[in-house]
Amino acid sequence: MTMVFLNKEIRDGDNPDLTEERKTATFDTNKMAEVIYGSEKLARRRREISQAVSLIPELADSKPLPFLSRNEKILESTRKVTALNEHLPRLINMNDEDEAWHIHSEVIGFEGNPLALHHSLFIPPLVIQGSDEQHEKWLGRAKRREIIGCYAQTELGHGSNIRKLETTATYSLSTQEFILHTPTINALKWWPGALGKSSNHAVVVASLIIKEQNYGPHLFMVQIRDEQSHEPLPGIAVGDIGPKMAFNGADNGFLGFNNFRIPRGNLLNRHCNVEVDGTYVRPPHDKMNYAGMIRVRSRMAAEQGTFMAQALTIAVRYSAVRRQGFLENKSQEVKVLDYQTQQHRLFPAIARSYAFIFCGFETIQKYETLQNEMNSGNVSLMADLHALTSGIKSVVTYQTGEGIEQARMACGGHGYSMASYISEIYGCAIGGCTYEGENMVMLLQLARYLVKSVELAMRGKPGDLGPMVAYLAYPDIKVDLVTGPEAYVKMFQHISKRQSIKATEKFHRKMESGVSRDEAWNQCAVELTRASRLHTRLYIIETFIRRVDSIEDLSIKMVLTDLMNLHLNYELLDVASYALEDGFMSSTQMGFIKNQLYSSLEKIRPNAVSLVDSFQFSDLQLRSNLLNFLFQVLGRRDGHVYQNLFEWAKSSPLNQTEVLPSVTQYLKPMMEKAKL
Ligand SMILES: CCCCCCCCCCCCCCCCCCCC(=O)SCCNC(=O)CCNC(=O)[C@H](O)C(C)(C)COP(=O)(O)OP(=O)(O)OC[C@H]1O[C@@H](n2cnc3c(N)ncnc32)[C@H](O)[C@@H]1OP(=O)(O)O
Ligand SMILES: Cc1cc2nc3c(=O)[nH]c(=O)nc-3n(C[C@H](O)[C@H](O)[C@H](O)COP(=O)(O)OP(=O)(O)OC[C@H]3O[C@@H](n4cnc5c(N)ncnc54)[C@H](O)[C@@H]3O)c2cc1C
Repeated sequence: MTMVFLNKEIRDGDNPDLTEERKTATFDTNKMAEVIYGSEKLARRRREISQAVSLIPELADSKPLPFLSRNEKILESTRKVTALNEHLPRLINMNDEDEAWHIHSEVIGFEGNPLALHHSLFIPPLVIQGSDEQHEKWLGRAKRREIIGCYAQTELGHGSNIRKLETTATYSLSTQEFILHTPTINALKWWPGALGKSSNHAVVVASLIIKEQNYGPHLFMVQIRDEQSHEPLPGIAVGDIGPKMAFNGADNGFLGFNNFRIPRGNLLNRHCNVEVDGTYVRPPHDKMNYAGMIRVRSRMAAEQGTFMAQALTIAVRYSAVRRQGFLENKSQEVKVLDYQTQQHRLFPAIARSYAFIFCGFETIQKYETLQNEMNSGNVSLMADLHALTSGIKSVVTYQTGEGIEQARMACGGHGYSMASYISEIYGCAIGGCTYEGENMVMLLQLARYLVKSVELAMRGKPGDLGPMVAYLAYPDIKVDLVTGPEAYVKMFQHISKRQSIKATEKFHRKMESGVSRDEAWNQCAVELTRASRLHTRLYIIETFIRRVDSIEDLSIKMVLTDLMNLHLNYELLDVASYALEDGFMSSTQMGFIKNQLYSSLEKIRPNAVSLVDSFQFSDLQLRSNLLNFLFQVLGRRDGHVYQNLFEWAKSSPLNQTEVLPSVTQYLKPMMEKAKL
């Protein structure tokens, strides 16, 4: 039975420790979900979709994935995604990307599947870079899933430096075709998700060559497998790159071309073109072909925020039912969530999840504005958004990795078991530090922008600074943190500005001493990446404050203010040395920040479980359901972890027989031999 108690859903038969937590919350988790996901409708739709999915047994895992071989994992993820395909039109609005993302992550989880990149990396570049005629030819087929595609950019020898990609697309004047070629082993495409065994099409990034001139990376639509037999087409070598740290339900692949010909019309040519006579028509921005990457990066804050939120939901719920050790009362052990160290481990990460999701939605909107502007020929926003998303992508993926790892440790031994599901989430999330631009490389992209901005400010042209970096020209006026969030922002601005200026000055000094520009840059790179991180963390703080300011519901605003204060104090404490160094922050202020942090932990404690419940991840999504007693179990909403852990262990294939061949073949003979 389910009853609503103080606006909170309490279920009969739940672990009483979790029920107690839900009763102490000061807010309604449905209302919080509306704030997290942006509207009542979006939050409600997520619940409706989860509810509908839970009633379709074929969409649940038929076996626990950690017990499966790689082939079995791919078979299982493919079974689920194709079963889902049948149900999709009934379950979601097919034109709504958020609903599609939600239902796929619910059903498929983190292990990956052959269609995961079809929607996020194959269709978007086709939409962004393809002409209307090309949309007509391929987009409908792709959307209907008549063809399956991937995005093939990275090569064995080059990923970060895409100007040096070696795959060539040479224009043949005589046949009006492009000839795709892989000149060396290093030039093999390597890594693209779903390329290895599943896709029959790929958006391939290759260096465009016309009359021996290299025009740099361009995007081409390439059919790689026969649509009937699924065999690779002649001139194509394609396969799987083997097991990875995670995503083992997906077939990341390699791809090589042997003078493989495609029609001239397969160059995605909305913004650039090669005419019949070989004349190259330039795009309106040099980096137009990189626009798809800005799109993916702009989605990463919200994505990573929800990855971390899933790990935290598991860890916080478990911490509320795990009892170990004593505080004052020696007759009952305490919930580990009552330890200050446990709270310090988990609550700042909860705050970051909220911060990343809020920042993420703002960034996605910024990208949508950019996309609309680009469609009408205005590319002036590209540089700003490239810089911003480069920083956000790098900071959130790193901090998400930290947060998930804390969640794992917070679950003690059971966190290390795959029954927790945390290792799978971790493996997937930290891939984000590498994919879509290695973090250091992307931080250095933002640093270019910061250095230029500092140079403008130094040249007395603060009016030329965009709103994102206007603070680089602000005067240094000391602040009193007691006055609230704005003072924290000013303190952070001072820290970020000082680091950007320090790094720029060092860079200038190096060049003045005769070191070349590139070498000087490299000798300052650590300082430059520090500036980028600080700038990005400041931006995330500002978006958090903006979001909380915009909330009208008082009970929600109060708890989010507690969370925001925790975030402000935690972030500032982490970078305080920068402000202590030049005396901008006093040691008294430092003491104030610590005390505020500890008091925030206490304030959040009664709301901790409801703060993670508010993300409204279903047990299926956390792989914690036991529809057929086979799934990971630690983050269950009902909190019954122990008996389900036991069921999980019993379902291990190793336990299907009492005596394993490893014993009969090796251990027994060894022991027998020792007796002689
Ligand atoms: C519906 C179904 C849903 C299913 C859900 C299932 C849920 C499960 C959850 C699992 C989800 C996980 C998903 C995993 C997805 C994995 C996807 C991975 C995809 C990839 O990794 S694709 C490959 C990405 N590769 C990269 O990112 C490469 C990085 N390198 C670069 O981008 C460039 O090389 C770099 C670093 C930008 C340099 O480029 P270069 O051309 O050399 O430019 P310069 O450095 O010289 O700079 C010159 C100048 O250009 C400016 N610039 C650079 N880039 C841009 C840009 N994009 N826009 C605007 N301007 C740009 C730069 O700032 C410089 O400007 P200056 O003014 O300073 O000169
Ligand atoms: C899970 C996963 C999925 C992926 N999916 C796809 C996909 O679908 N399609 C696709 O095309 N690719 C994909 N990739 C590839 C991915 O985009 C690249 O691996 C990534 O861009 C990093 O490039 P790299 O491997 O060349 O790293 P490298 O550049 O070789 O990085 C190695 C080290 O060198 C450092 N480094 C490199 N250049 C610089 C520099 N200029 N300054 C300072 N340090 C530097 C890096 O910081 C890093 O520490 C995927 C990768 C992963 C892990």
